[in-house]
Amino acid sequence: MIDSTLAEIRPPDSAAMEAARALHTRLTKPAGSLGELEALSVRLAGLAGTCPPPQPAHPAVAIFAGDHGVHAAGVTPWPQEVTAQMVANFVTGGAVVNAFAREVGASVTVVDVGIAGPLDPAGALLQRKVRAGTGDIAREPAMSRDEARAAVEVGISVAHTLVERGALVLVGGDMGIGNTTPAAALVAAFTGATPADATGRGTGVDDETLARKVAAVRAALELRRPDPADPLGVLAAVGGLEHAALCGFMLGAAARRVPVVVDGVIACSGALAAAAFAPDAVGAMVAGHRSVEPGASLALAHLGLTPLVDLGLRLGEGTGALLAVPMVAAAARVLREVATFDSAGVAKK
Ligand SMILES: O=C(O)c1ccc[n+]([C@@H]2O[C@H](COP(=O)([O-])O)[C@@H](O)[C@H]2O)c1
Ligand SMILES: Cc1cc2nc[nH]c2cc1C
Repeated sequence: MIDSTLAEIRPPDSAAMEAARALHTRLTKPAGSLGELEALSVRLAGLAGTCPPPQPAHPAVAIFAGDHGVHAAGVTPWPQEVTAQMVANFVTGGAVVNAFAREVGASVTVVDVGIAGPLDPAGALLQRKVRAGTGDIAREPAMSRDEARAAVEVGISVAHTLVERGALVLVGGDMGIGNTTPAAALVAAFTGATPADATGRGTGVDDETLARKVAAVRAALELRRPDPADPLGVLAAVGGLEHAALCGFMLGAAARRVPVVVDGVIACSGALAAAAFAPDAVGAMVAGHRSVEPGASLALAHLGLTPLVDLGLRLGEGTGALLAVPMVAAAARVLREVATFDSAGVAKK
């Protein structure tokens, strides 16, 4: 299923992008006055292959949850059970992601792709567990290639399901205590950044914990020496189940030519893997925000994406990306609704 998805991913439509650029010069505003939103609207037209592009309505956030063997290396102060407990919170609507989703009118889908413990949440949870947490990347591979493939395919199929249900813009979120450590390892593997540069404070860890994180990332990379040209191998060696699922989610969105808003460092690390599978998948990605986590900025620079929101967020769950959804919709709406100088009778300079 990965191969058939990759085969569907195409470059942006240059004629639609040219039409969007030309339309921008005729709309009743000084040329360039909408800054990054103009570039975004052109990208949306290129992705859809039409100008104006479809209005990115019915946003849908999918939160992929998993646990991490590297938790045993002391990389986070939070107990591993918080992953399952927060998933229960997502399902009952009590987390920040639920509040933000209600604010922007997004549906919320929670996916267990790799939680370690048992789960007993009330309500809607997609049970897609590939394995009960990863191996400790500081000592062993995170997972097998087959498991990495299965997790990527979970993400692809969730993206396709949400699009079939009518979503015209997707948001990928994550939950996983310890998951900023494999995210840093993925960023280092794909961008060539050093472990020290790619690793940050996650939930807000102290200096000793940060030093253990950097050591774990360094050990993982030295042990496995992942090849960035083999994204499945990188995900299996030093990644995480939710990172792999987010990679698939972005590939699935790109295959359906639907924009996917990228959240913080975990989503960004999945985006790097998706781009390694299919460089044209970047055409479907919109950088929702700039997470505080340094790996996020390294990843966005590597992908050539400019984040829409920069509020010092470092929560994950898809929260920063959800805040950007109205901006994505606004960018598309400009091409659809704004009058031209001719039609509105506004004089040109
Ligand atoms: O999205 C981000 O950039 C981000 C930055 C820091 C922390 N997080 C979230 O915090 C958790 C991982 O933090 P940690 O310190 O346990 O590695 C995980 O559930 C993430 O969703 C997320
Ligand atoms: C409480 C809590 C909520 C989160 N949401 C995403 N990551 C998280 C990590 C913690 C610790």
